[in-house]
Amino acid sequence: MSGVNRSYFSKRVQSFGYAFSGIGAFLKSEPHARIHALATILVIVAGIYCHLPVLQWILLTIVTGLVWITEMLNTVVEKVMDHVAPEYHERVKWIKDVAAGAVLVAALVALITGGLVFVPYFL
Ligand SMILES: Nc1ncnc2c1ncn2[C@@H]1O[C@H](COP(=O)(O)OP(=O)(O)OP(=O)(O)O)[C@@H](O)[C@H]1O
Repeated sequence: MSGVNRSYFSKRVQSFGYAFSGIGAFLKSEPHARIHALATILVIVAGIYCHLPVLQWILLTIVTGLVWITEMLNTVVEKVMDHVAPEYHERVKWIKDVAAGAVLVAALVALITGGLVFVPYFL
């Protein structure tokens, strides 16, 4: 393997390291993240208990991922805005409210999907 390729792969590995440490930082600093982690564990336990078919696991994986991604990006938006514009501003309010709205949409989608998947098993 050439030196160029080696440095390319070592940079990719390093980027994965930064990404994993970002997930760790999110879990460590944000109480919301720990609630999501708990909810995710509960969904996995319930899925195993109900012997869900693969398609339902896929649906739950997608909606759970959607909630994690929107929550992480919403947190990033909040941190960026607090850093660049810590004072009260109507435009900051709009940005933060819309970012929070994205999390709400994802949470509702997850709730509806989770209900449609699990309710028949528990009826
Ligand atoms: N600088 C600001 N200017 C205008 N409105 C703000 C500002 N900071 C916060 N807000 C308002 O307060 C709401 C909550 O913002 P905040 O950054 O505290 O998020 P949060 O959801 O409480 O986050 P966390 O609980 O993670 O701290 C925003 O959605 C927005 O309506």
